[in-house]
Amino acid sequence: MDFTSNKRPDDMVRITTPELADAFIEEAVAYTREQVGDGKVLLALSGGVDSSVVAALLIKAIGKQLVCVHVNHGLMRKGESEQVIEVFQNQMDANLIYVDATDRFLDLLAGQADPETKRHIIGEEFIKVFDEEAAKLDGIGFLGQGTIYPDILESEAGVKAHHNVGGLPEELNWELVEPVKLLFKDEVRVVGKQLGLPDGMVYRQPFPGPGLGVRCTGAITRDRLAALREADAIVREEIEAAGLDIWQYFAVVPDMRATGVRDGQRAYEWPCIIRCINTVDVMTAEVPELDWALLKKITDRILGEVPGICRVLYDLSPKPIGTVEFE
Ligand SMILES: Nc1ncnc2c1ncn2[C@@H]1O[C@H](COP(=O)(O)OP(=O)(O)OP(=O)(O)O)[C@@H](O)[C@H]1O
Repeated sequence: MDFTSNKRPDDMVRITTPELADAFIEEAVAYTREQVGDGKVLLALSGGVDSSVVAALLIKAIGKQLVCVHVNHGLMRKGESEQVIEVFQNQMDANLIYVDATDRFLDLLAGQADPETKRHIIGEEFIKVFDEEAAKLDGIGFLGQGTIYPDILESEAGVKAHHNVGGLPEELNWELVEPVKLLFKDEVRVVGKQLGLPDGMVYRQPFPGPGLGVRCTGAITRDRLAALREADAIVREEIEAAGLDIWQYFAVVPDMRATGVRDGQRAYEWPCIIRCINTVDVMTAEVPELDWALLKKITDRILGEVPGICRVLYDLSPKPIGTVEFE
């Protein structure tokens, strides 16, 4: 395989089996060792499939010459940053810099209700935090990236900018290390599994860059964000326990209140919206017909376990007109 090319050879065999994944891993490890020599690679590690697989591959290839930076912006799902630490620091013994930037992000976002402004603040602050961490390090010559083949196809088609973490590479002139850039997502998952990553990471459903920020609609408050994180964990847990194959399933806690009665007292709390969609091409999406007993179980758990939520709703809107995310 030619790791320097941005064009997937027409005759490249799709990686669908552990054997094919092993063969790819062996080639990628050999190429990366040659490319990096005794240099150091920096990688922004979100815990998503792409950057996690690149991290695991680079750990195998160059061990402690890789420095991973994980930024907890306070908008991660329940247990996600903890899993990054557990898998990469504890199990794989990686060089991991964990930055808890929760207060920085949530302070900046306080009172910001406009969705575009929120996205912008999160994106800009992420680059700032990553820049600051990079500036503290000596001798970095390479930037690892979880670019995959659809990113290359989309950037060539002008659909979106090339997959990267911001203005860093151009400024610093680092050479890119993109070992999975010719692979499709399903292949990246097979490789990740073969590298020993847990299923929860390898088969993780797509999660937006701004994290829970776009599901805690309007101006984010810490209490509503905490309620969203708990409710979202319950939705995921129950749908996974039911063994359903759904593309995306999550909770949204909008910036509004409704009345309820809790322990004989009037409660004025948030509703929680369950959002589930199935899609083939992400351009259109359908809402699966969830079993009533399952919806009731999720509802009972959220109402019983999550402080601040007094109603549970199921979003029936297909895309179009409704988008997958609320903001
Ligand atoms: N919280 C974070 N901490 C560290 N790096 C991050 C974080 N969020 C995003 N990144 C970096 O930015 C890249 C692009 O993020 P994006 O949210 O678009 O995810 P993606 O394209 O699905 O990739 P991944 O599967 O790795 O999350 C990630 O691959 C990762 O390198």
